[in-house]
Amino acid sequence: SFHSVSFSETDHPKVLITGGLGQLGVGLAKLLRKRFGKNNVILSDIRKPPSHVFHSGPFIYSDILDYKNLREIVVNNRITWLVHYSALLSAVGESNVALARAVNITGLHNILDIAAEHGLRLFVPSTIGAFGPTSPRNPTPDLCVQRPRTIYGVSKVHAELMGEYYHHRYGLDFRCLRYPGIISADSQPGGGTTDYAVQIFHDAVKTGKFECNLKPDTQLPMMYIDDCLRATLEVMEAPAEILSMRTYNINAMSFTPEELAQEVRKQLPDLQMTYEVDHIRQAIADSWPMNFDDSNARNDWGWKHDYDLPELVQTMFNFIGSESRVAQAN
Ligand SMILES: NC(=O)c1ccc[n+]([C@@H]2O[C@H](COP(=O)([O-])OP(=O)(O)OC[C@H]3O[C@@H](n4cnc5c(N)ncnc54)[C@H](O)[C@@H]3O)[C@@H](O)[C@H]2O)c1
Ligand SMILES: C[C@@H](O)[C@H](N)C(=O)O
Repeated sequence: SFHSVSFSETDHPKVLITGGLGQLGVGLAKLLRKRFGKNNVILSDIRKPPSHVFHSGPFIYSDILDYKNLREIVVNNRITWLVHYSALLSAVGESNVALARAVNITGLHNILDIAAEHGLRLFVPSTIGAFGPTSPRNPTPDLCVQRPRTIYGVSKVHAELMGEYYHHRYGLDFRCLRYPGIISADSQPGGGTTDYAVQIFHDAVKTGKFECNLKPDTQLPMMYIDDCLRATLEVMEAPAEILSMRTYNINAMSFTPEELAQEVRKQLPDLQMTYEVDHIRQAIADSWPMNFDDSNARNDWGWKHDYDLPELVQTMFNFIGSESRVAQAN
């Protein structure tokens, strides 16, 4: 029913997306622009946008470590919703802990203060990585032990707790979803443990081979990007009174590299899969949920995923296949 709400010109939110040039931001901007109008959604990042992104709607430079710059953007553009996507993901975070701590923790403090100061609705994604080896892994509920062993996970637990604290203490309209590993065809992941589940499609189409950096039986929760972005819009539009919590697990499917390869072979029977385990990524994956319990999201605000494994694989092949046909024709 959220989809049927229509906004008049004046009550459209004015949205700022930080870290918008990563795997998820461009797709989210597209979805939100369709809903709220092109000029009501501003993408920002510290990187230079590719020309198709630059020409598809407003883009500005924003470093979340620069508080004054953030405040100027929020004030000058009369921002009402902030989607905070900037982060260093799990694997890159482990290779640069100081930067991950600055971006994921100090940056988040700037975002919380700006959002509280200007009465913004704030979305911050968390992750399956906010759980650790002492959490129940199969399934992992919303409320349980959270002792992650990565700087990424620690920073995301911190974000969940700080957002909820600002909500209770200052009335900040903080909303948070714990995303599974997200799979997308037209954007590249930014250095996470679940990246293999995107790379397999590109390598399979290009070379017929894939070398996986996780063990064949490593089971992790995953989701197709369209489901993830729709969930984000839905929780942002949900009336506050139906949210019994401010941080929810969301899920779609769980699979292992071996199970993904089997599904891929239905499209490409000759796929050759080999394993060269990356011990850092494997240790991270072994400490994460295998299945995610998202019953609170389903009960409270009607979360429902559209893509299971077969639809995901079919959709990825349709997209990547059509891209490679266009590339060959050129
Ligand atoms: N992709 C996933 O599978 C996944 C799963 C769970 C949660 N999430 C969360 O969703 C969010 C978006 O993820 P993503 O996959 O698009 O990440 P990504 O790594 O692809 O992109 C992150 C972006 O943040 C930007 N950034 C880095 N430092 C910055 C700074 N100082 N100021 C402003 N921007 C800066 C980077 O340039 C990059 O474009 C992240 O918070 C991530 O933790 C993602
Ligand atoms: C799971 C998620 O947070 C991200 N894709 C990572 O692997 O780090």
